Amino acid sequence: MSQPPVTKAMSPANPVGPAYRPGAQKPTATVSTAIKYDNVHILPQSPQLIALLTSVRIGKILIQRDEDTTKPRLFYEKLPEDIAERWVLLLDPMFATGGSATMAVDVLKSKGVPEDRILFLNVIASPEGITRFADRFPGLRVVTAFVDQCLDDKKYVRNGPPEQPG
Ligand SMILES: O=P(O)(O)OC[C@H]1O[C@H](OP(=O)(O)OP(=O)(O)O)[C@H](O)[C@@H]1O
Ligand SMILES: O=c1cc[nH]c(=O)[nH]1
Repeated sequence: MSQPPVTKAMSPANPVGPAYRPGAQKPTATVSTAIKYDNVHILPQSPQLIALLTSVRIGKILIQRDEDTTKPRLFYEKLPEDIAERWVLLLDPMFATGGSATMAVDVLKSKGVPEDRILFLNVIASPEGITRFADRFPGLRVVTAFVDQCLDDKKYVRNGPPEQPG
């Protein structure tokens, strides 16, 4: 399979996408329930596309960041048996210290997934997390929507979603 069209986010000095400016931008999305068919592009239903979509497998890794130490703890993982032969999209909306994502990538690598076949898809990243990740996994690509200014005093991304109870 050829390389997917993604860009490397390798350094906080050269982030991909707009840097987050508090007060100036908020990461919002609007999803309309009223579909205007004129604007919908239906992909051709080629056998190749259907085969691609139905071949996707979902794996799970449960990692929780300890709120006091900020260190991640691995609780559970269940991954496709043939994961070493696949491209992996690693999904987590928040990328703060990078500890949780690093642990997840270590799990994937321990299953034989090469670094350059992992794409980490993320919503808000900290410069600290990106730097740490890029040093440790130079072959791995990160695709993010926002690069925050810096971590706060709890080592949280500053503009993350409000904390949920529970
Ligand atoms: O880059 P890090 O410093 O490791 O922090 C980022 C992690 O923290 C958040 O999860 P958290 O463990 O807080 O779980 P929860 O919010 O789903 O309870 C987030 O979803 C990441 O997994
Ligand atoms: O930035 C972070 C990291 C962990 N948990 C959060 O709620 N925010």
